[in-house]
Amino acid sequence: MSPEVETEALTRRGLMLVLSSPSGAGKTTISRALLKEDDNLVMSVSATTRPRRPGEQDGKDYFFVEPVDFNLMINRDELLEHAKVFSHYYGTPRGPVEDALSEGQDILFDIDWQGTQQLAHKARTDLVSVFILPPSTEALEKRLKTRAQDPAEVIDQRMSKAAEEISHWSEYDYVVINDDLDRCLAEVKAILTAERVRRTRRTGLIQFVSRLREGY
Ligand SMILES: Nc1ncnc2c1ncn2[C@@H]1O[C@H](COP(=O)(O)OP(=O)(O)OP(=O)(O)O)[C@@H](O)[C@H]1O
Ligand SMILES: Nc1nc2c(ncn2[C@@H]2O[C@H](COP(=O)(O)O)[C@@H](O)[C@H]2O)c(=O)[nH]1
Repeated sequence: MSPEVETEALTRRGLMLVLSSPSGAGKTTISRALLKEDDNLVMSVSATTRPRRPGEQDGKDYFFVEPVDFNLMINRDELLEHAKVFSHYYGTPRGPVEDALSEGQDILFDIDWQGTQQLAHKARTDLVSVFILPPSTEALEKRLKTRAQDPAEVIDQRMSKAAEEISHWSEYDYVVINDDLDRCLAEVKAILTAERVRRTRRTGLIQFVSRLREGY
């Protein structure tokens, strides 16, 4: 950083980067790649009542909870949004999101259209929503099968819900097609870079600009 640029000019509120897609289009893959390369991005770890997949870690991939505990979280207003997806409940714990935003840290969500609508209702100015489309129905099914983490009936259920999830594409700020993963990643990174310098998030600019003007 140039010593002439006061650090106050760089302060800003964090943003909520939401990725949604039909199951298997690549949200988890894209999220992992983004988090690996970006120190100012943290993942929102959801609570869910769905069973743990092989290799998934409690507290890292999800907080795996019983339905009774999920209901308690709702009743205590501990979830920023929640929804029933593919017969299970999923929700975003509120505390880590509020802390990240106020500390100027960006937070990444892998949530469905219902959750995105709730976030848009509660915090539109903090939200940047991206819908990920698969290149084709065949590619989507192949990805779900190749991932090999769900039984055949679960894959069928997810494929049968894909059209419904896709029908919400036009509610999103950006739409990216995950055909070539590197190109898709580059597009999501470009969105994040541009949204970080959006004027309305840059709380430090007011003082910086007024000091700059005093100098003329
Ligand atoms: N561009 C791509 N080309 C080929 N395969 C891909 C691509 N992106 C992701 N995949 C593969 O597709 C499978 C599904 O990806 P992933 O688990 O990231 O999807 P998801 O959207 O997070 O699914 P879910 O909503 O079910 O959690 C994985 O095996 C992943 O490696
Ligand atoms: N509304 C919310 N949707 C969520 C949340 N966490 C995950 N999800 C979505 O659920 C499906 C299935 O996920 P999977 O891990 O079982 O494959 C997928 O579309 C996720 O985006 C959440 O907290 N809220």
